[in-house]
Amino acid sequence: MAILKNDLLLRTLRGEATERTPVWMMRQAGRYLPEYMVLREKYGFFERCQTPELAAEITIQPVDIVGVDAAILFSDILVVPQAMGLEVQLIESKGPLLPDPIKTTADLNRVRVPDVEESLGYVFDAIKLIKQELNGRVPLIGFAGAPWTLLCYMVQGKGSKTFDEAKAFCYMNPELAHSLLQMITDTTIAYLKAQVKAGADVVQIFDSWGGLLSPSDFELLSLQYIRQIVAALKDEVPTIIFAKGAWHSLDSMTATGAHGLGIDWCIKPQLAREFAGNNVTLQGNFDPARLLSPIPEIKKQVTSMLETFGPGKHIANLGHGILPNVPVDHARAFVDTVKEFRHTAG
Ligand SMILES: Cc1c2[nH]c(c1CCC(=O)O)Cc1[nH]c(c(CCC(=O)O)c1C)Cc1[nH]c(c(CCC(=O)O)c1C)Cc1[nH]c(c(C)c1CCC(=O)O)C2
Repeated sequence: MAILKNDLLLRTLRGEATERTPVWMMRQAGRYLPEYMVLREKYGFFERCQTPELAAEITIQPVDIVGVDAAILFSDILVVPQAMGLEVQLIESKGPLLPDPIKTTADLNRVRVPDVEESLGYVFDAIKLIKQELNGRVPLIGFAGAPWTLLCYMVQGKGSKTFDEAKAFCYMNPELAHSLLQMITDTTIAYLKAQVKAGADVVQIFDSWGGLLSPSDFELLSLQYIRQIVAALKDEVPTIIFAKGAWHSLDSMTATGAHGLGIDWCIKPQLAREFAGNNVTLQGNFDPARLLSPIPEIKKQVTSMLETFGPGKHIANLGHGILPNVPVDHARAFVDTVKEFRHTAG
């Protein structure tokens, strides 16, 4: 496999000093890119995920077009519930729909811990192809959803602001909930290990709905499972936990041994650093909607963000996924501002 020419992300995750801050954007492969929209017209969402040539092309688009320091695999967190036996649809402009969500013991009996090589082999084929085509330009980030966030969709059956049905399920049927969370965890460990074997250089765990839980429920329903995943992976590749809104548990997230922690824009970087301690890299935390500002304002705010984080142990990113209505030159301004910035010595 080609030697990495740009390993800023990996060195920053290992806590090493680098010449500048690395930058990528969550959901960087997607709808704000006209080149993505061309492929979206022609192929269905899961067809794009399941065809290695298409997944590879979409993964590499933001590297070519906006110049990010890392590629992230084009796929979705919901391919795991699919592989576990649930039907998952993506409805245009509405989001995910799981027509037969899990509500009862009988429903739980429909899901299984699959052989990932068999059911998700297309992901590993895509990773191998991406690594070939990247040819060492930048590292490749693999990913999976956190068990709690996947449970939210598997039980609620669709997107929600509160995921109250998923919560009710957990609070009314804790045994069922924990069996499901453990099955998702076991699948995810095998899935991420196979991503690494295929060539992923880093893995990120997306807990988009971790912040809906109280600190004690976050430990109970989310972090204890994330901890198992990090423990299984961290000696193979650097791991990043992004638990949106769960700033109250940054200390416990550091204690998992993860190399990086994602933070959103609702916490000051200094406070996140105090909570997380000095032995972990922080990733974030630009408000995605701020990319809708005029370019000079974006440059000013990105510079201020970089100054606030200070040198080292920081990966510049958004605090959540890029919005579909962001102009490409605004995304590029974000990336370029990070690449041009240098911390003043001392
Ligand atoms: C919650 C979640 C999902 N998927 C994901 C999360 C966690 C991150 C987050 O909170 O944003 C993760 C994800 N989804 C996608 C990626 C690809 C890699 C990347 O560019 O980051 C990643 C890392 C592609 C996608 N996944 C989806 C699209 C849009 C599909 C399209 O319209 O073409 C893409 C590019 C569809 C999807 N998939 C999901 C939703 C809610 C939706 C619809 C709404 C939306 O688009 O944001 C579930």
